[in-house]
Amino acid sequence: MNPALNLIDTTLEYRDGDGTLKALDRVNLSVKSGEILSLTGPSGSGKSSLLAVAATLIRPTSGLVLLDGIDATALSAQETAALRREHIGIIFQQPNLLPSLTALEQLQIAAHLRGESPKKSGTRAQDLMELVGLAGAAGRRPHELSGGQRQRVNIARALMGQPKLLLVDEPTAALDHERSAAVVELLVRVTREFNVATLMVTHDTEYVPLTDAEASMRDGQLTAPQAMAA
Ligand SMILES: Nc1ncnc2c1ncn2[C@@H]1O[C@H](COP(=O)(O)OP(=O)(O)OP(=O)(O)O)[C@@H](O)[C@H]1O
Repeated sequence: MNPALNLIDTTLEYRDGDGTLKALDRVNLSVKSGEILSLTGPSGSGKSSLLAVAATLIRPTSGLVLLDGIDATALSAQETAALRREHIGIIFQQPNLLPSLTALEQLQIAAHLRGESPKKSGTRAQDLMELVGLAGAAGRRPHELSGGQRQRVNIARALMGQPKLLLVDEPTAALDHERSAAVVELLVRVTREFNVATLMVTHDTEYVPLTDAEASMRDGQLTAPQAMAA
């Protein structure tokens, strides 16, 4: 079976004055369904660039970006957007929830934008709220939720699209210790339950042992993932 995400010799160059800067330097990485991988590394090492390329938001200068075996770099912009919609859930550091909508509605609008009928998406939205431990808070608006709860809504919303790949950018950056651990534990759980492949950028090395493996970036180069000791 093809890995959900497979980067092959992926290089991303930015213009830097008269020269170029390699934000990604022949990166090779695969993430399989049901696996959660931590991506660590110092500031400026290329983590966000890797997520953006994996999300098909930026096209690499060279190399391949395979999603379930489909090479996104060979597709048109329209085809790429469709592939992204089908395959990828993105969880940013800041949940970016709509202030006037309840937690449940944040999920329903995500489904609506994908063209799903409210009837079909309603049950799934409710199930997801329960899964992330927010069944009792489904009617609350973002300002009535804690930071940890907002991040849970963010995770549930990303799952509404039934993605095969979850790309997560610093999910614990704005949270205290207890809530951070709970959010990473939730990501591990949804990775298993939904058999999704998860790639999580984090600077909190404390939570890395909760995940399956760690790959580290430095100057655009990626180390081979090291499995966590059981
Ligand atoms: N749009 C851009 N144009 C030019 N250079 C860029 C651009 N985006 C990123 N870079 C450069 O590419 C390199 C990698 O940046 P990137 O943001 O991917 O690193 P990072 O590891 O995510 O850093 P941080 O942890 O601070 O977010 C850095 O040297 C950065 O300055």
